[in-house]
Amino acid sequence: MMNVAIIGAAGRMGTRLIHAVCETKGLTLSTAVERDGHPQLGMDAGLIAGAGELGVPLTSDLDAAVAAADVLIDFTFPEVTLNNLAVCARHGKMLVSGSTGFTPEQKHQVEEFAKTIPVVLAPNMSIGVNACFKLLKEAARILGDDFDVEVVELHHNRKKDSPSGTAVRMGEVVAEVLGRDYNQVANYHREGMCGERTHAEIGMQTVRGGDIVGEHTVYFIGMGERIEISHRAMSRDMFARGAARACVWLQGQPPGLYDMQDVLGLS
Ligand SMILES: NC(=O)C1=CN([C@@H]2O[C@H](COP(=O)(O)OP(=O)(O)OC[C@H]3O[C@@H](n4cnc5c(N)ncnc54)[C@H](OP(=O)(O)O)[C@@H]3O)[C@@H](O)[C@H]2O)C=CC1
Ligand SMILES: O=C(O)C1=N[C@H](C(=O)O)C[C@H](O)C1
Repeated sequence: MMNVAIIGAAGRMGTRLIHAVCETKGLTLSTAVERDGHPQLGMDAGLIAGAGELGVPLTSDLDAAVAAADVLIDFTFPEVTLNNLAVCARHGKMLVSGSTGFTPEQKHQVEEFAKTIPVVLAPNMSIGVNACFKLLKEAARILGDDFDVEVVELHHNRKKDSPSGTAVRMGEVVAEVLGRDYNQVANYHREGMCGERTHAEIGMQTVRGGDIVGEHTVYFIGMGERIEISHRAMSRDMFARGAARACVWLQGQPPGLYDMQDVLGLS
């Protein structure tokens, strides 16, 4: 049995992760962590998540949580994830993170930690989105440079990063196949007399509102026709199940930085 600590356990993903860990054979919830001063500290994590009483009180003692766990699941924010990685590295524990919004420098720091412990970091843990990454590669390969590429993502009004980590990865996947540097060709902003679209650019558009879980569409737009590859998340449960699956997969893996493509055998 693997002991799992969930960080950000009272959050939108944290509560769904509690259900997923409890439902996954081979995993047991050892600790549920929130930040210092969180109003629900001390309350039972199972009751917070609507999963029934689990006898696991919400705590802010990260060090004790890591010491008691085999693996951490972290769906928080880059700064919090980097701190969690530092504590995991000190204790020699594994980490699964779905956090998004990392800067290039922060990604580099993640890579450094992953030289000493096994880490899964993926902007999207659903099987559907990971299948879409493969479909996008194939579409870009077939369509080549003749089609303009635009990525549009929609999320709830509480999301802090933009564009979503998934949208960025979709842009990166297509850019790589087309032999372009995503950081050079991503266009996040069109306003006023901004000029005609360049041939190489990949437009990155963001919509925020209400309770949209997460929707992504990549448009390949040609002369007289267009292809749209879309994914719509209808709940957060498949992200959470993906993270639980990643924990099981990590068992016995050597230190390294892994992705959901590795977990699902798609890499
Ligand atoms: N990879 C994937 O498949 C998916 C990734 N995500 C990503 O997961 C992340 C979280 O999203 P979401 O659940 O919607 O966000 P939430 O804000 O609902 O959850 C984050 C939780 O982390 C808590 N937190 C903040 N600081 C700390 C800390 N220092 N220690 C412990 N807990 C802390 C927050 O508490 P408080 O609110 O009090 O600050 C909150 O409860 C985002 O980066 C999002 O993009 C989301 C869905 C799927
Ligand atoms: O913040 C969210 O909610 C989500 N974030 C992830 C991302 O940024 O790609 C994945 C999912 O779409 C939900």
